[in-house]
Amino acid sequence: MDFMKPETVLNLDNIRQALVRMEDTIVFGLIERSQFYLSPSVYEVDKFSIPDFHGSFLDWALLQMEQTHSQIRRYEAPDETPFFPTKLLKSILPPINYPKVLASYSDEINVNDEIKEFYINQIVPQVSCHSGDQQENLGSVSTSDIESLQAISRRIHFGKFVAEAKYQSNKEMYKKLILAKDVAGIEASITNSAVEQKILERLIEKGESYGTDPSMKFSQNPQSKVKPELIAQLYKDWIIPLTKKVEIDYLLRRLEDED
Ligand SMILES: O=C(O)C(=O)C[C@]1(C(=O)O)C=C[C@@H](O)C=C1
Repeated sequence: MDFMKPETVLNLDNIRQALVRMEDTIVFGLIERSQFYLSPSVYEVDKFSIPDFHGSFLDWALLQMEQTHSQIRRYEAPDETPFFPTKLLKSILPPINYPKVLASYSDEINVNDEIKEFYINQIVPQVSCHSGDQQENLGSVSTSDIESLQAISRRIHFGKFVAEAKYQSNKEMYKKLILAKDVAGIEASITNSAVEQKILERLIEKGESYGTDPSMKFSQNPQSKVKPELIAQLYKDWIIPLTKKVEIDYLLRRLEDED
């Protein structure tokens, strides 16, 4: 996919290939996070006293990262969605004029608060290797969390491209569903159970091979660091449903924009 070439961005096969590649980043990210303790101190509000800041250490670290990355144009890219959209800084580099692919309101479709919530409350407790804190690793935990959160956010918000591609391929049907505010109908139209099933099966395979020391590949006792079934379950319960939510939220507003 090339964001300067809209025809490549709205091709559903290309979009799905990009989603498959993102699985690798997410699976590796979770395996990386699994070696660290749960580290509740990272998520506890005002655990550390940080001047002029109210929130968790993770929020503070993520905000610093987003402010720096906004200055190098990260959030101008249509496939990047910030966790703190109101606190970004002006880019030092000159703006890039990306061709318009998504609807004008697409930046307002942002489920990052929900992503952070399920990541902290569902994913971390299930993947981390040990309860409690390990003081010397709190910084590493936060960088690992930021990498996973950004990868998961990018994957879920890619639903905007999926939705736009589907809308373009069947405008008449979507216009009717949108005008009727038929959320169930929109959900049924964007759902492809065979694709979802394939994703879950592939994640089990990826979890098995990426979590295994390659030198132990043929041993009887592969040392998988995150249970592959758990990664598939997280996709089934959270990542795919939130991707669909992004698609539905995007489509429900699609007639605000002229074609
Ligand atoms: O590939 C699609 O068509 C999508 O809409 C993406 C996705 C997913 O999250 O991976 C979501 C809904 C579909 O049921 C299948 C897959």
